Amino acid sequence: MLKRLYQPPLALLTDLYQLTMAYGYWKLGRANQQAVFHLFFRKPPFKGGYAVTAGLQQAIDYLEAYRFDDSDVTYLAELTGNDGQPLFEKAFLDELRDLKLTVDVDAMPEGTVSFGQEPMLRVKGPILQCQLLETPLLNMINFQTLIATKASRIRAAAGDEPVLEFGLRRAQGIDGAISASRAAYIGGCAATSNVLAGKLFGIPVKGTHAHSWVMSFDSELESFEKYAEVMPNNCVFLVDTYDTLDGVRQACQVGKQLRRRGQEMVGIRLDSGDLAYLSIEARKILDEEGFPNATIVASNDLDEHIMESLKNQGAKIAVWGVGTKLATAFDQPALGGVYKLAAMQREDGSWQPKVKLSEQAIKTSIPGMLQVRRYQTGQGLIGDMIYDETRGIDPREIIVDSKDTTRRKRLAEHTESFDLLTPTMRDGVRVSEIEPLEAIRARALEQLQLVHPTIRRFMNPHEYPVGLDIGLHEVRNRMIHDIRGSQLDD
Ligand SMILES: Nc1ncnc2c1ncn2[C@@H]1O[C@H](COP(=O)(O)OP(=O)(O)OP(=O)(O)O)[C@@H](O)[C@H]1O
Ligand SMILES: O=P(O)(O)OC[C@H]1O[C@H](OP(=O)(O)OP(=O)(O)O)[C@H](O)[C@@H]1O
Ligand SMILES: O=C(O)c1cccnc1
Repeated sequence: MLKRLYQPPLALLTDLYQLTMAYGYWKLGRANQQAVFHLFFRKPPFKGGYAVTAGLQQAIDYLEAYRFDDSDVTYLAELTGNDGQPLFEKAFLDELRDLKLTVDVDAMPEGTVSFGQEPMLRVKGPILQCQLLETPLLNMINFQTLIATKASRIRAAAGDEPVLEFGLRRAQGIDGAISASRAAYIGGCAATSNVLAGKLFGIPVKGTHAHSWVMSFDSELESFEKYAEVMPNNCVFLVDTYDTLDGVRQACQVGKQLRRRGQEMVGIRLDSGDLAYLSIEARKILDEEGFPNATIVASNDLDEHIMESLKNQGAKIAVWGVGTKLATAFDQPALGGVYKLAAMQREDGSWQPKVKLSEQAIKTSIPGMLQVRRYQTGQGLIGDMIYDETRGIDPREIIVDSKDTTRRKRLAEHTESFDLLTPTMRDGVRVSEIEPLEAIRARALEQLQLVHPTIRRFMNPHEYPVGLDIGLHEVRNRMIHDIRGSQLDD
């Protein structure tokens, strides 16, 4: 069922300019020239120090089903240019209709903790195909990575207490909500209120009740009693419809009735007011009334910063319901992931690295067929090296910061190291296992533990060492000098 969401013919889910370039490559007889593109972000989101990768599963589902059907081709045949003539020749459109992807994809498994500049995904194949895939791959991976990262921050603020994702009603449309629920679970949420996401992905679903339930009865007490009658095994009473602390007392009254019938009230939910004060006072009432195990759930425009502050204020919140600010990544609604050409194959089969210059150092691209080697000890991550697989790692095993080349780090003494980009598709066919969501979530949690707390902190985090293999750095420098030098010669 999940697959069906991403597997109708969705090849037109791309920007028109990908098709104009694809047409150009075809027209010039270059469509099948082999190319390498990398998908990466430059800076982690939320002014943070890391990201949690997500979205690969849907991206591969999409690629597996990639095709232009008759209606797509008919639509493209109707597009015209300035002169009213068709944009695309029929022979090109016929090729699109017959197109079967033959790309190789290497990617970081979902749930991998990733950092700026390093490829999360690499696509190798005919340039026409690689180009067409830029937009949909960015669409799927940017968003889920953003939400998984946000969720990991919110989970970090909650500490050991569970976070329930409540974002469906405020998320960006249907897929925005479904993808957000999935990514939020990868990032560490314990459950979602989104029942479809529960069914599609096997995410635990949880829910309380709304103010409308309370308001639909003549009194709050009656509403709790009736809820206890119909839902005796899931009683979290929303106590703030009229007077919060009165509401807590009424919940206790109904909790006692429930107990006499052999059931236990799960807890209460606070959804307004000063959540620190009210949770402390509510805790006192619950304890005094004989409900020390009753849980206090809190919701109301929470995010990691408010949660951190509430904890510092000694709030007695045991479960956090977080919706809008999680599912919409409220403070940074887009991850600026990009997809850049980095190498082209020559006629003799060798690879020619390609670089794009920029006035902004961070935007000068990294050429080559890139791989990421992670160095770590049992205690934690030490640094990531971006290297060119066709050249291998320079024996000096030094990384050079691409933004400030005077910053270098020797990684050789750290013996545990492994490549992060793993074979995912070969010749257009999935070669990696479809991972259970639980395994992906566990990877994220485990890897986050290996990231130094100074890199995970919300405020001005330490920068994790990511650099270019010194050999790659030297090649890149020469390429930049050659281009800049030839500009001077002109
Ligand atoms: N003790 C606290 N410290 C910091 N932030 C808090 C505290 N208590 C609540 N908040 C947060 O402050 C904001 C309160 O917003 P607001 O004043 O609109 O809530 P409210 O009084 O409950 O009103 P509404 O009924 O419109 O939600 C929410 O984001 C909430 O999570
Ligand atoms: O605050 P969020 O993090 O988005 O969590 C979800 C919110 O959705 C519900 O509110 P509702 O839709 O009834 O709106 P309201 O609380 O603003 O009245 C619930 O009571 C939460 O407050
Ligand atoms: O179950 C809840 O309490 C819930 C679900 C969605 C949004 N707000 C609250």
